[in-house]
Amino acid sequence: MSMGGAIATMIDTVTGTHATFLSGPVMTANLNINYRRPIPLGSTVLLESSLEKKEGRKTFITCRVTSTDGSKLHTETSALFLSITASHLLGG
Ligand SMILES: CCCCC/C=C\C/C=C\C/C=C\C/C=C\CCCC(=O)SCCNC(=O)CCNC(=O)[C@H](O)C(C)(C)COP(=O)(O)OP(=O)(O)OC[C@H]1O[C@@H](n2cnc3c(N)ncnc32)[C@H](O)[C@@H]1OP(=O)(O)O
Repeated sequence: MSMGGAIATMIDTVTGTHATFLSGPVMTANLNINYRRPIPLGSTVLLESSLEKKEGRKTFITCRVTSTDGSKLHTETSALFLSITASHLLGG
């Protein structure tokens, strides 16, 4: 089985890239993952990231991890990204 943290990294990377594409520089403020079915080691999965809404500096993204044919739902996620200035990203 794949570790929950490894799955979270995959989701954070995909949704973070999506949010960056939509909103520019962002940081993950909240990542809420429901693990529904285990992911067998070595399997290939599909990550589908969707914009839920944008409100000011907030970008809300949802993400589903499924089997490649979409028949088995592994995880459901809602994530919040906050737009930041470049200096915040560098610790300023
Ligand atoms: C780290 C460098 C990464 C570089 C990556 C480079 C390449 C990687 C390649 C591919 C990946 C591509 C893209 C990846 C893109 C993004 C990934 C993100 C980087 C991270 O993964 S980084 C690690 C985890 N991340 C943190 O380490 C964040 C720690 N944190 C903070 O730095 C602050 O917390 C911050 C900036 C998040 C907000 O701080 P802030 O001062 O700017 O804003 P403030 O607190 O005033 O909140 C304003 C409004 O948001 C609401 N709000 C805030 N937080 C909320 C929460 N958690 N839940 C619900 N609402 C929340 C407030 O309630 C208020 O709402 P309202 O305005 O309505 O009152």
